[in-house]
Amino acid sequence: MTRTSLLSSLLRAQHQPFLIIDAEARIRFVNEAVKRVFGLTQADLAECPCCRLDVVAQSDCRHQRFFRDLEPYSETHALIGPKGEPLFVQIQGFPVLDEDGQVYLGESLRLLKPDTTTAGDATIVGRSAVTQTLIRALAQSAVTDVSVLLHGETGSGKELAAEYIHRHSPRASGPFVVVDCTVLSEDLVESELFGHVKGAFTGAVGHKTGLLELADKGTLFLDEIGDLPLSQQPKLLRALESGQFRPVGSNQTRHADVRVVSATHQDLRQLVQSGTFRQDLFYRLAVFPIEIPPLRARREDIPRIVDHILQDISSTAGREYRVHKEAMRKLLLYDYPGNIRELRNIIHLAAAMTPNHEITEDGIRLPLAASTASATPARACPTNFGRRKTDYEHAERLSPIETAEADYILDLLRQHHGRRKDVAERLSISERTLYRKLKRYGLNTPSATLRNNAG
Ligand SMILES: Nc1ncnc2c1ncn2[C@@H]1O[C@H](COP(=O)(O)OP(=O)(O)OP(=O)(O)O)[C@@H](O)[C@H]1O
Repeated sequence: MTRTSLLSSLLRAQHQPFLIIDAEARIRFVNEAVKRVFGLTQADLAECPCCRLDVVAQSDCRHQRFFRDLEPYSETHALIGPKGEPLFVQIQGFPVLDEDGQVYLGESLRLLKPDTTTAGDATIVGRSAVTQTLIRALAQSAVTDVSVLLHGETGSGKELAAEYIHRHSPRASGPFVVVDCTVLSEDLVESELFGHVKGAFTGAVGHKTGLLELADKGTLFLDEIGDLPLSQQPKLLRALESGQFRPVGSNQTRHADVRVVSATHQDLRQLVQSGTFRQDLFYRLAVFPIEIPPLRARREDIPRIVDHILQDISSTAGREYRVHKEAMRKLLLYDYPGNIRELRNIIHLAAAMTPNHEITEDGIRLPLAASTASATPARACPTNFGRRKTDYEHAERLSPIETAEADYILDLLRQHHGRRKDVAERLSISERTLYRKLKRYGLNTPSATLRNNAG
């Protein structure tokens, strides 16, 4: 029997995911179960550095340690699942010999709990590279217990991301408590966060447990943290630093063990500079900052998200909806200042209006101002159409869809630092076609791109 066939038969005998790693700490062979659980094949992993699957890079690599002392081990680790989510696994490592007596490391991986990617409502739809990077960052943050600060435009999925972190964290069985800081006036902050005792102030007719205490052993999600009144920020900071607080009107100190995830659409650093947000609180909250990209930066995800939304609608309505090709094209070209929430609203409206089961181009109603300049989108108005970036050459001759396409191309040019080949690839068109479009939209000179960038 050759060395490969001996190791292969060992792999085949394993029902759990099983890897064979060589003394250079590179993955040499994997069995079928690795594909089932991690979505990766032998070809994906061949010669990969051993810790490729680990969520958090190990400072002391268990594989290298094994080849130093050849001691079998049994450890729990978080590895990255097929959608970038963390999977908690029990790993057993032990020596495996081939025909020539060469030592390899055999690793058997046992899942500790089922794949929870879609646990609760925290399903992040999308497979674009941008979304994969986002999911990976969320998964990495989930397995640590540090404070996460999510930054992104309105409707881009900050709350969903916070819930995703919670559901994939070791605190998943604890509560996920959402605090909307936009509705916390100065008077309310303390009693909402820390609670109050009966008679603490006029109207305090009974005892009230604060949100911090309700989130004990779970996650406290502070939404729109930039809106927390400055005067109340030191109190929150103190409570987060010490885990201790006092309900209003009480002289008893209480304790809560919470993990904090906060979110904002504002630039908190700028708020710190302008003196409306405390620097110490900022550093306490932003240990693990994560940017949630706007939908227009991950347009490839739109068809899948539309599908997901339609599945929801179809199961409630009890009838199947379809989106016509031209309608999808229209959806792909729009800019979505209100992001995924806005896309959701557009699809819901289209489904409600369609006389049959097919959503047509006409059924996709975009805001009237879709091709004109307006203000930056406001949080409270997710369906308003935001600022157009561009005043294209011959703009008066362009239809709204062409303007949207020009916007999209301009975005891609920015993302790819002006590399037309890459942009053409992203659009699945030839460079020649791209060149024609650039010419038509007046984007074919560096100065035009610069002018539009400034817009
Ligand atoms: N990747 C995604 N896949 C599927 N649905 C999504 C995705 N991202 C967001 N959504 C949905 O879009 C809607 C808006 O998301 P969410 O409330 O998380 O945004 P937000 O950034 O917290 O908004 P706001 O800034 O207004 O608080 C929700 O219905 C959410 O479930």
